[in-house]
Amino acid sequence: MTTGRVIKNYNGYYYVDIGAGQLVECRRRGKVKAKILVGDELEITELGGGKGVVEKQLPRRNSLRRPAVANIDQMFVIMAAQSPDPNQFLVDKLLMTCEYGGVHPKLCFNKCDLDRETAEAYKAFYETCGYDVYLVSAVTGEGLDAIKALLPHKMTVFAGPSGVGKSSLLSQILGRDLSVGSVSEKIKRGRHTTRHSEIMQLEGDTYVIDTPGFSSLEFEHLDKGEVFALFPDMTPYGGHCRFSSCLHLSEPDCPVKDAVAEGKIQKERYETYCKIVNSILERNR
Ligand SMILES: Nc1nc2c(ncn2[C@@H]2O[C@H](COP(=O)(O)OP(=O)(O)OP(=O)(O)O)[C@@H](O)[C@H]2O)c(=O)[nH]1
Ligand SMILES: [Zn+2]
Repeated sequence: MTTGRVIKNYNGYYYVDIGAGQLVECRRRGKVKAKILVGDELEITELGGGKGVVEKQLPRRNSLRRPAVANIDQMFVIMAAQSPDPNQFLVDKLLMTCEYGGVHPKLCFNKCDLDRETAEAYKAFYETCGYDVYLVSAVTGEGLDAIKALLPHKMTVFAGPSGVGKSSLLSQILGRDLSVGSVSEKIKRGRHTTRHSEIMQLEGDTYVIDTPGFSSLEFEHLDKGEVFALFPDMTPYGGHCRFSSCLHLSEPDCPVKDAVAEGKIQKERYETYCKIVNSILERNR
C-alpha cells in the first residue's frame, strides 16, 4: 500500500503525489464513498504504468468548502490596502470562514504602495487578535520575500475577494504569469472571474493553491452557539460564564463581556461576533 496526496481531481481521476516527483492517476474503488478533495491523503494500490486505485481516504486535519481543499498547511487571506478598500466586517467574516474549516489563516494586505497608513492600522489591529499580518505590494515588490520564505514544503492557499491583486501578487511570488490569457483574451471573454481553484506544484512537496473570488461563508446554517469558537482571540475568555449556555450578549456575570470592557478583547471584534449571533437569532425568531 502506498500513501500520497491528491493534487488534482479531474474527470473522475485523482492525481496522487506519492513523493519523489511521482504522480499516480487513480480511480476510486466503489467501496470508497467519501468525497475526495484536492489535498486529501489517500491510501492507494499502484497498478503499474503510473496508474492506481484509491483504497482509503485518510483522516483530514482540516477542510474548506470553497475552495474545496483539505489538509491545508497554511492560508493567506489577501486584502488590498485600497481599491477595493478593506472593511473590517468583511475581513472578520473571511477569517471566520477559515476558522470554521479548521484553518487559522494569515492576513496579507496588498497594494500597500497606495495606502500605507490603512495597511499599518489593519496590521496593528489584527496582530493584537493573534493573526500574522503581512504588508506587500505586487507593484513595488515590497514584502514578497517574507511570503516566499514561508512556502517551502507546505500546501498554501491564497484567497481573497476579487480585485485585491491576488493574480499580480502570485505571479510575482511564483515568478510565473498566472493571468488567464492575454489582455485581449480577457476583453473577448468580458471578464475572467470564472477560473477554478488551481493547485500548482512549485517543487517537491511545495504547493500553492490560487482561489478566485473567495467569498465569506454564509453563516445562516451555523448554530448560534457555534459562532464563538470562530474567534480565537475571544475563546480564552469563554467557559467561565454564569450560564453554560451564555452567548455573551446581555447575560450577567460574563467574563467575555468583562474582557471587552477591559480592552483584552477588541471591541470591534466583539461587535462582529454580536452582529453574526444576532442575525442568527433573528432568523430563528
Ligand atoms: N497599485 C497597485 N496596484 C496593484 C497591485 N497589485 C495589483 N494591482 C492592480 O490591481 C488590479 C487587480 O489586480 P489582479 O491581480 O487582476 O487582481 P485579482 O485579485 O487577481 O482579481 P481577480 O482576478 O478578479 O480575482 C490590477 O489593475 C492590478 O494592476 C499593487 O500592489 N499595487
Ligand atoms: Zn458569557
